[in-house]
Amino acid sequence: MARTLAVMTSGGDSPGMNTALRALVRVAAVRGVRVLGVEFGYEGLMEGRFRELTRPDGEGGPLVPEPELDASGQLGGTILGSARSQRFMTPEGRADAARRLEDLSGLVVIGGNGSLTGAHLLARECKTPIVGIPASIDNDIGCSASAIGVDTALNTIVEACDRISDTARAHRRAFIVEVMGRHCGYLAMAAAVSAGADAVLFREQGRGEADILQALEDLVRRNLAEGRTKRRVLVLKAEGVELPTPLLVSRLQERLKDLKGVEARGMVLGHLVRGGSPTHHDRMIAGRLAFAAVEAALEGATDLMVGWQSTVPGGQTTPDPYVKRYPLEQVLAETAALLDGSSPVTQRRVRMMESVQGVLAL
Ligand SMILES: Nc1ncnc2c1ncn2[C@@H]1O[C@H](COP(=O)(O)OP(=O)(O)O)[C@@H](O)[C@H]1O
Ligand SMILES: O=P(O)(O)OC[C@H]1O[C@](O)(COP(=O)(O)O)[C@@H](O)[C@@H]1O
Repeated sequence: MARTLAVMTSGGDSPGMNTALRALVRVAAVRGVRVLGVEFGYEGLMEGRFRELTRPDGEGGPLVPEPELDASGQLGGTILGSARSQRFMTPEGRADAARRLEDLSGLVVIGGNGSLTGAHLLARECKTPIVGIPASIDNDIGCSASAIGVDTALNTIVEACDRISDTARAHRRAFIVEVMGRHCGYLAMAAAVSAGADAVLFREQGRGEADILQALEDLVRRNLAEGRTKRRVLVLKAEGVELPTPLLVSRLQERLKDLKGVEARGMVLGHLVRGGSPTHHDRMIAGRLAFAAVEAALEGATDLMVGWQSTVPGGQTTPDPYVKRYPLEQVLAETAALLDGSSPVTQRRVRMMESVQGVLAL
């Protein structure tokens, strides 16, 4: 009997999930492996919402991907749908999920750190091989230098900042642009560098409201005071900084009352940054990780994630020099360290941002 793999997308969607699906189904199909897509993440898995992603090409022909996968590989979002599921977090929910996997050769979970946490628990509670692929715009997943979607999100943010800068320069305005990343400031940090921002605010800095406001006031006064030639101030702010952007802007404006003609404005980019056609880089990562995930699952390897260009020690090499397999337990420990600041990766990011303070003027 032909082997069957299941695949799902879970948690916050990210551009490139569809590319990973397309690649995964192609790789499986050429190996004669049938693929079932699980609709709407763990919620769909518990309900047994499977759909065929492969079919025989004509009467008795070889297995090929369903036609919709081809064009959708270049689209953002996910054709399978995604979800956040409370019920899967209970042992009863996961037991339902495990029952749905009993006759399958493996499950590939494409998602962020929450989805990978769920995959780790499920892998321990069922016999079917479970393999994770990191996909999240936040770049908050351990053992992978980048997750699928990060590059596209950054390109969107930089383009948005460029556009905002056009109008900011026309009016000599200060703009505070908030980007997603509830626990991780990577998007704000990376975009600040490539958009030529004047400052960046992110949770990992651990700064209080008074400190932030004083620094922003100084920044605007220094740059936009009468007689100064600079025409815009751009500040990147990560969602994880507790002070809401509209409040930050109104408090800043209050402090700048005496500065004639100088205005501060805020812009929350929000979900805009999660959509859009994936970049080349995200498509390439998606393709190569999907390939490695199929290989791992078909070998019967389980409770692991395939990571991209990781510098984290350990992990198992694959024929692709940029891709390694890591046990999910290690991935989750690394992820926790990334978020609580104890990871050398986070410390390096924060150090780097501090070292460019002279350039980013805060
Ligand atoms: N600790 C956990 N135990 C079991 N399942 C979890 C756990 N954390 C997350 N999940 C599952 O993964 C889903 C997606 O996680 P979430 O954090 O929302 O998104 P992401 O995968 O993008 O980080 C959750 O809705 C839940 O079903
Ligand atoms: O779409 P939702 O449910 O509002 O979630 C928003 C969150 O999802 C993200 O876009 C992605 O986070 P996850 O990868 O953890 O799902 C965060 O940056 C953001 O805070």
